[in-house]
Amino acid sequence: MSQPSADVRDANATDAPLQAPLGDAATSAPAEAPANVAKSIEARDLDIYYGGFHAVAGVSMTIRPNKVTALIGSSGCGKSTFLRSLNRMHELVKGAYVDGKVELDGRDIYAAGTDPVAVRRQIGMVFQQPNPFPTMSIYDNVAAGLRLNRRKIKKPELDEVVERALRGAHLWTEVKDRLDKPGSGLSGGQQQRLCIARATAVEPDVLLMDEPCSALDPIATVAIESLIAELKERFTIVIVTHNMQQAARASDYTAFFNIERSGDPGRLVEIDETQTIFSTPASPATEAYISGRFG
Ligand SMILES: Nc1ncnc2c1ncn2[C@@H]1O[C@H](COP(=O)(O)OP(=O)(O)OP(=O)(O)O)[C@@H](O)[C@H]1O
Repeated sequence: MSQPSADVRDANATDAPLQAPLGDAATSAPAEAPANVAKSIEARDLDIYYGGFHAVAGVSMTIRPNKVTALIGSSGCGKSTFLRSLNRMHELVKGAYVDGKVELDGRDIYAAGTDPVAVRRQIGMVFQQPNPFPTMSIYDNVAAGLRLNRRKIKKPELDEVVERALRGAHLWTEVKDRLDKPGSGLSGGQQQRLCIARATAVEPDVLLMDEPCSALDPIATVAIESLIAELKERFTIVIVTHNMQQAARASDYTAFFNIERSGDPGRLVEIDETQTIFSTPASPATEAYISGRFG
C-alpha cells in the first residue's frame, strides 16, 4: 500500500497496461515468446515499512533490462523486503506499505488505480523454498497462471506453452513422460526449475528470485545458475543471495545493502557492475563485507 502523493497521481496518466484487468492484459499476449527486450525497474527514494517499523530507507536504484542484478548484504538489512516491494508483494503483509516510487519502464507500479495482480503477472517471483502447488500435476503447475489469465486458452496452445516453459527451464526431458504426476514428487532442484517454468510461462518482464538456490545442493545450484544466464536473454532478473560466489558468478550488477546501527533501517550502500563491486568497491563497508570482515 503506497502513501498517496502528487507524484503517484501524475504517473497515473501513463500506466494503462498495469491497470488493464488481468484477463484482458493476457488475452492479447502473443502465443510465441516475445522479442528479447525486457523492462527496466527504477526505484526512487523508496522507504519500506512494516506498520511502524521502518525496514528500508531511501533506496534509489536502476535495475537494467536483460541483466542480472544481485542484492547482497548482511542478514536483516532488507534485501527480501526490497525485492518484494518491486512487485507489490510487500503489501500482502498486514500493515506493510511503501513510500516512494517503483517504475517499470517509467510507469509507477504503485500509481493509484494500478492492479497489484497485474503488476505481479508482469513481475514474477521465485522463492527460496521451491513451492509447486502440491496437489497439481507437473503440467497443471506450469499451466496454472495461464489458465487464470486466459480462461479460453485452447489445449493445443496450452500444450505448446507448457512445453516451451519446461524446455526453457531445462526440465522438459526429465518430465515429459510424467506430466500428469504431482509436481511435489520431483527433486528439490527439479521443483525449483518447475517453479521457474511456472513463473516464466506467463511471459513476465521481470523475474525476482529470493535466494532461489539456498535449499538446493551444489549440482542443482549450478543448474539454476546456468538457467539464470539463459533467462536474462528474455527477462530482467533480480536475485537475492547470501552466496557471494553466486553473486560474482551469476550477476552483471551487484547492489550492497547495509544497516549502520542496530535498529536503523537498511540502506543501499552502492550498486555497480559486479566486477567492480568485487574488485574495487567505492565504499569501505562494501569492501569489509565482501572480504568477509563482517556479515
Ligand atoms: N513480515 C514482517 N513483519 C515485520 N518485520 C519484518 C517482516 N519481514 C521482515 N521484517 C523485518 O524487516 C527487516 C528486513 O528483513 P528482510 O527479511 O527483508 O532482510 P534480509 O536482508 O532479506 O534478511 P535475510 O538475509 O536474513 O533474509 C528485518 O528487521 C526483519 O526482521
